[in-house]
Amino acid sequence: MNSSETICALSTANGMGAIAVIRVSGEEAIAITSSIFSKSLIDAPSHTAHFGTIVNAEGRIIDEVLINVFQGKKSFTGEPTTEIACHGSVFIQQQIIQLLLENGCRMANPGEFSMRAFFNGKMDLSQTEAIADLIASQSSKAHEVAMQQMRGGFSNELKGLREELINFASLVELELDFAEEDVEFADRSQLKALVEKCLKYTNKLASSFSLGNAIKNGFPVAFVGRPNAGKSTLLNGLLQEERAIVSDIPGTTRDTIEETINIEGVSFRLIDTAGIREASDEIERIGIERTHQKIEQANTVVYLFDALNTSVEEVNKDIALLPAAKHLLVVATKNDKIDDATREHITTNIVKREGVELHFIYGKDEQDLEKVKSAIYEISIGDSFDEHSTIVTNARHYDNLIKASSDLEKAKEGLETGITGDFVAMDIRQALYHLGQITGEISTDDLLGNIFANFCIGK
Ligand SMILES: Nc1nc2c(c(=O)[nH]1)N(C=O)[C@@H](CNc1ccc(C(=O)N[C@@H](CCC(=O)O)C(=O)O)cc1)CN2
Ligand SMILES: Nc1nc2c(ncn2[C@@H]2O[C@H](COP(=O)(O)OP(=O)(O)OP(=O)(O)O)[C@@H](O)[C@H]2O)c(=O)[nH]1
Ligand SMILES: [K+]
Ligand SMILES: [Mg+2]
Repeated sequence: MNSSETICALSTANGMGAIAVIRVSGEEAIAITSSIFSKSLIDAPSHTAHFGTIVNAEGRIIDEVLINVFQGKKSFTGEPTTEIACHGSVFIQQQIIQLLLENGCRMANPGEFSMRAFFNGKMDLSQTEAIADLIASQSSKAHEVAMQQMRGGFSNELKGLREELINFASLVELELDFAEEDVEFADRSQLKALVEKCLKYTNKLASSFSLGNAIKNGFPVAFVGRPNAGKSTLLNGLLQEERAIVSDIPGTTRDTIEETINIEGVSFRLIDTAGIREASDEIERIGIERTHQKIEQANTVVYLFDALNTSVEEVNKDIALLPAAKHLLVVATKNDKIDDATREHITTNIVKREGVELHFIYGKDEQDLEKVKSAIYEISIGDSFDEHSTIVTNARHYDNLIKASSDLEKAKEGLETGITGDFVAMDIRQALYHLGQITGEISTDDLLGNIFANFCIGK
């Protein structure tokens, strides 16, 4: 990357739209933009908008535009920037970009504007990554978590901890220079308390990742059960659309069907599966195998059974076979077909797992569907938002947190067993390295290349 070059790119979506924005950033941004504009912007105050025309080399007016000017370091990228808002024609966009290129710009790489913001100290790495999450966010919660991270979220806290750790590591290292004199600059009990505080923090952050990851990508919820249990009926009811084929023929659903719904601002990926039984043909066998895979991948399993035609023994047998680690919801369908005695019999004889709820539903009843929605939300998320004020959604951050935790654990052990300072210092330096990778105090070209390559052009 060469940050002395002035870059340009279309920052709005490709294709149609009433207005398009072309962004120009770099030392020459304002001069280059002025050279294709009907007015000079060189002395324009920062954060002002200017109306005029873009004219090509032959003097042809390409468009009437509005240009925003950002002077000095006062911009998103931390460089002189202009934003040309033109009409959304692809031809106009191409002409303007062409003119910018002819006058000294080059095309920006994906994420290069954000990369410059990072290098110019406008944001740290985790904040920059949050922008990509923000752009991709499709639910209220995903938006909230990305926004919190973009606005500093845990990077400020991490920075504070890093500074404290750096101070201590330096003191311990200083002792090494005075090895013969046997001095202790770093108070060991204070150091241990600090390491424990950091450890608690990194562990807490790391433990929020399963929630964070699901918020970002949607909670996978698998609907499973015997054929004709009413899985597809429930899926359709929740989606309010005839998405899956429903019939009284057992084995109707052969492949898995996946659709997203939003419950209380959180995305859930509902997965309807093939009913589990002894397969009668090869295709059904493959479908059932897929059901098992989906159960593995799911966060929450909704086990459905036909309350009229399934015995409690069969139900208990099925439930016992479901993986214990999953959140589980048990749903008895065809509640419209059973009497109080049957309901009573099922309720008392079902072997419930701890915390597992049983709901009776008629798959087409509005209220029952609302009940199932709330239950899915509760069982998948409950009050985990309250437990985690800061939520990690990024696998790269999670990875580094786990590594930092393990380094800190070693440092703690070392302090407890009175190991020599150089080892303790080494473990702390390792932890610092991993924490620094999250915020980008420590970064390599490879790492940055990977992160920014996933951005869209113009961002
Ligand atoms: N037109 C436009 N809209 C946009 C952006 C943009 O770059 N351009 N953004 C891009 O993502 C987001 C807003 N983010 C921005 C962040 C900083 C600055 C900026 O000018 N910062 C200066 C001045 C700050 C101030 O006055 O307080 C600075 O940091 O010095 C502008 C936009 C969303 N909307
Ligand atoms: N009365 C009543 N019928 C239901 C209810 N839920 C489902 N059905 C009926 O039960 C039959 C099977 O429903 P499906 O939704 O296809 O069942 P499934 O579990 O998806 O079945 P497979 O895909 O074959 O495994 C259909 O005829 C539905 O109309 C319910 O709550 N009450
Ligand atoms: K069916
Ligand atoms: Mg089905």
